Amino acid sequence: SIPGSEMGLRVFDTENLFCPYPTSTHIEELCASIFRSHRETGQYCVEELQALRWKFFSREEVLAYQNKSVDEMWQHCAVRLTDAVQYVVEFAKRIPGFRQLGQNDQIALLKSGSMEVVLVRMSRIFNMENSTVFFDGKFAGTELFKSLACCDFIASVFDFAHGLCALRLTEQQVALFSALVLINADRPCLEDRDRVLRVRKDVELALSHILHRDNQESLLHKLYQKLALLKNLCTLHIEKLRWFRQYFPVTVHSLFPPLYKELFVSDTDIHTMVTL
Ligand SMILES: CNS(=O)(=O)c1ccc(CNC(=O)c2cnc(OC)c3c2cnn3-c2ccc(F)cc2)cc1
Repeated sequence: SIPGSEMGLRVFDTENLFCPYPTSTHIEELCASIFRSHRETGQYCVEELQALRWKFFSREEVLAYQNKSVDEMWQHCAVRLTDAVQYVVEFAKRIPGFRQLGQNDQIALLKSGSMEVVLVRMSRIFNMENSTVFFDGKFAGTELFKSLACCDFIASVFDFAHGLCALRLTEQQVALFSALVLINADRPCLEDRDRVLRVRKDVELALSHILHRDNQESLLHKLYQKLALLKNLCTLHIEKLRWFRQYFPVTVHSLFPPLYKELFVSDTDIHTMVTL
């Protein structure tokens, strides 16, 4: 029986008190944990990126990229994109509640959300003064990607990065927005939608908590508007990949990273991610 109940006084053992709603300490712990996961899984910290802002590609280096064949440049970018996605997979695994989801749901969320989080993170490596993005160790403009033959997609990627960069999000806001992008109960092929929704609700509370603390609640609807842009960008990425794969099936099959194929090439079965 509960101690103290014999005197008619019911003293709750607070350690075991089940609380049906997340307490503020639970949300604050969630904010801190997601921020830590983001910091631990960024390829570069903000200071390093600041120090690299003066590093540009020379005319000759840009020409070297532009002289690559379409399939060579696609393969090069697929490798770079997979590098960035790997860090996002690691970030996801460290979000409280993500590892408790079913394996298939974790994979479904990463298949549909990892590219979106890479695009959110691109706002950290974007230089608004000259519209360049950090790629392959230096800052590059859209012209560097010309040989991909996807100028509209690249232009949209840069526009999105520019728009998100303009919101001047703090690292903690980027971290929570990234978690919000990933933990989406509306994604296709989810087996236990309710469980994803419970984690999502906590992440939404955490983001609102942070924006309220930063006195920037006005950012919330702007961030939700970005979610629709992200979805369109990822649809465009898959369309371009389908177009490319029609002309270079062997390159995709034999030279693209396995993780890239599992995530973005629909009929590939999942192996790499399970081990990740
Ligand atoms: C994740 N941590 S981080 O610190 O934010 C961080 C993140 C990334 C990088 C290094 N940059 C990239 O990986 C990168 C930059 N820009 C790109 O495109 C503009 C990239 C990148 C990787 N793939 N793509 C790409 C995607 C689609 C496409 F059609 C062509 C290229 C450094 C640091």
